[in-house]
Amino acid sequence: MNIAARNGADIIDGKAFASALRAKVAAGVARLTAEHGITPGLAVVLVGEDPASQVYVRNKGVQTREAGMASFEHKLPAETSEADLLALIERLNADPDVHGILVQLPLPAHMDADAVINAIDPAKDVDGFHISNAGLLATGQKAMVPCTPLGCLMLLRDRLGDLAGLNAVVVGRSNIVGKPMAQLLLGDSCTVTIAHSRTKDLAGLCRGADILVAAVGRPRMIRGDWIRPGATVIDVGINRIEEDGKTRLVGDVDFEGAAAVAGAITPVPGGVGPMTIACLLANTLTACCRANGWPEPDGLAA
Ligand SMILES: Nc1nc2c(c(=O)[nH]1)N[C@@H](CN(C=O)c1ccc(C(=O)N[C@@H](CCC(=O)O)C(=O)O)cc1)CN2
Ligand SMILES: [Mg+2]
Repeated sequence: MNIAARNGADIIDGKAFASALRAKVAAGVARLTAEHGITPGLAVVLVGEDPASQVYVRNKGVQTREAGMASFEHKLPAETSEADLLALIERLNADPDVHGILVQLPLPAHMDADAVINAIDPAKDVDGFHISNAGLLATGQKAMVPCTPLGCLMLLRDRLGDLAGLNAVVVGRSNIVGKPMAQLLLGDSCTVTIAHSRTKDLAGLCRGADILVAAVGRPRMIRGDWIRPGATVIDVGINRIEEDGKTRLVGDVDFEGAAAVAGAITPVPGGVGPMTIACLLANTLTACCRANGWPEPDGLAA
């Protein structure tokens, strides 16, 4: 890896990578349909009317259909009871046309998100959030892997090749990004540190990172002078801020400052974000292949 200081990082084009991944998924789906007469199906459940979630769910439906898969959308009112949601999940678990199930997060506050996620059949858990999949990933076994960290791993492997021995710092400890990201990097033989809001000398820790993954949900928290020259920076943050009278989307990394020091960096938007839905489609195809005992197309799973 190039660790010399340089002017201007390479920009990692997640949008283009995601588009190529979706094309690979579509080719795999076409082959399954031709060879076995099966169409993989993805059920997406949205509870309530969170505007961002509505956009993500709509995009999931569009991209699922574009890949040649069946999309089943279930939109429930915000006041739906947890019992009714669990009953829907039971039906989807039993439906042979549904190979993947996803409950869009966040859920309304009256619901126990862990109980809901753990009601999904782990083999259909294309978000990889079920405790069985978290445990399989943590023990190095074949799992359904959460989409955002899987997308980050794909971008890192594409950029850096073999990750073995690199120092990786993951800033953020959520169950859906930080923890699985750290497990995936460990699986690729990185030396991994998980940092968070209580970490002492966060800046100093980040300065030791060959790979820095920012997933804290705080706009531009990671400054340019926290970046090791030549490092690869993966920005998972999607923060809407008001600036100069406009709403802007910014990451957890100060892009301008970091791009002057890093070797490569993902932009926001157009970096990690598009990989999330592309990896969801990849996971749905993977789930369909595993459910039927068919070989999985290369390059879709971790
Ligand atoms: N059940 C789940 N809920 C949520 C997940 C998830 O993986 N599973 N992740 C996020 C939301 N999300 C998908 O659900 C998601 C977020 C962002 C993007 C994306 O393409 N972002 C674009 C910018 C889009 C914009 O303008 O807002 C980008 O970064 O370029 C896709 C999917 C939380 N919930
Ligand atoms: Mg809750």
